[in-house]
Amino acid sequence: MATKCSIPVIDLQDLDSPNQLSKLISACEEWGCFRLLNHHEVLPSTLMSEMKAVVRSLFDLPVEIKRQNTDVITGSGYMAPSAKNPLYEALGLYDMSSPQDVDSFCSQLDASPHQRETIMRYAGAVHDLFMGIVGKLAEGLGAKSENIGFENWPCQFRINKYHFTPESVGSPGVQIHTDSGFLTILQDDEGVGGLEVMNSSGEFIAVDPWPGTLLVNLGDMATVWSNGRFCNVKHRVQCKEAKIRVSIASFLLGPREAVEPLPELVDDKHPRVYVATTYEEYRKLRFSTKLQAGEALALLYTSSSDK
Ligand SMILES: O=C(O)CCC(=O)C(=O)O
Ligand SMILES: [Fe+2]
Repeated sequence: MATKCSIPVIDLQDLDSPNQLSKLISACEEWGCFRLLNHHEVLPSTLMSEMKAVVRSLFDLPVEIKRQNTDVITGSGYMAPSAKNPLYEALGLYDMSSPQDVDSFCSQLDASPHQRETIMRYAGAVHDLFMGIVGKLAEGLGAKSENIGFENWPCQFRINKYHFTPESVGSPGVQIHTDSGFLTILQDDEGVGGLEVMNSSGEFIAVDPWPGTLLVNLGDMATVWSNGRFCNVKHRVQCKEAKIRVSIASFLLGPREAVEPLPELVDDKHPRVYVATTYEEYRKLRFSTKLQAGEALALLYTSSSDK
């Protein structure tokens, strides 16, 4: 049973104030997630609703069409409901910051001009939002963001549909995991809950729907980059009610080259915790070890790290 208590709330428009910026950093350290409000200058709520309507219509396509959405990297394309995960279905693409990738995703699904245009606009807006948030994370940690090159990091995109039924109430829609990348922007369902995040005491906290806002999660790469300061939030989706649930997840994965702890965060008091890795190597490590809830990070400890 998830405990009732709220996750931190961050106001994007107020992030120029030192108070809100330190609230952002605390949210990342203590929770590894937060609700984001007032992002409408970058990602308006009209675009969010239009995109949700497009996403619902993509899931209504015949299965032969959905199967054309093939993987670019493992798990990036269509995932039909399976024996292991009978309630869950997903479509996606590897890099929404690449217009060619977005274009081929749309072509695979025979998208109409309206669908294509909405997906393109959404991809652009989410990318801009990522850049705004990571810039603030770097600033809040005292890092020089201009040297980091976030704008070239690939952004995976996945839309999720949960076929919840009366029989499935109480069973998992998605098992406990952390996101392997750096940052996730989740447009959750407007009315159907089920997402739960783990707090620092190891309790699951229900993330109730809050239409017109977004949920931001930090993943394993953010923990490496922050030298262990940022929490990679563990989360899962549980079936709470017999209704279809639809969410849109965008993942800023990490640099194409090596990711390693920010030099600004390593000193005598804070020895370096992780060796350098690339996101691709780390993703393979998670797959091969089947460690999906952040445990694979322990395989990146430096020899001197006793964490
Ligand atoms: O559907 C959700 O609310 C969460 C999905 C999720 O955790 C993921 O796609 O990694
Ligand atoms: Fe996730």
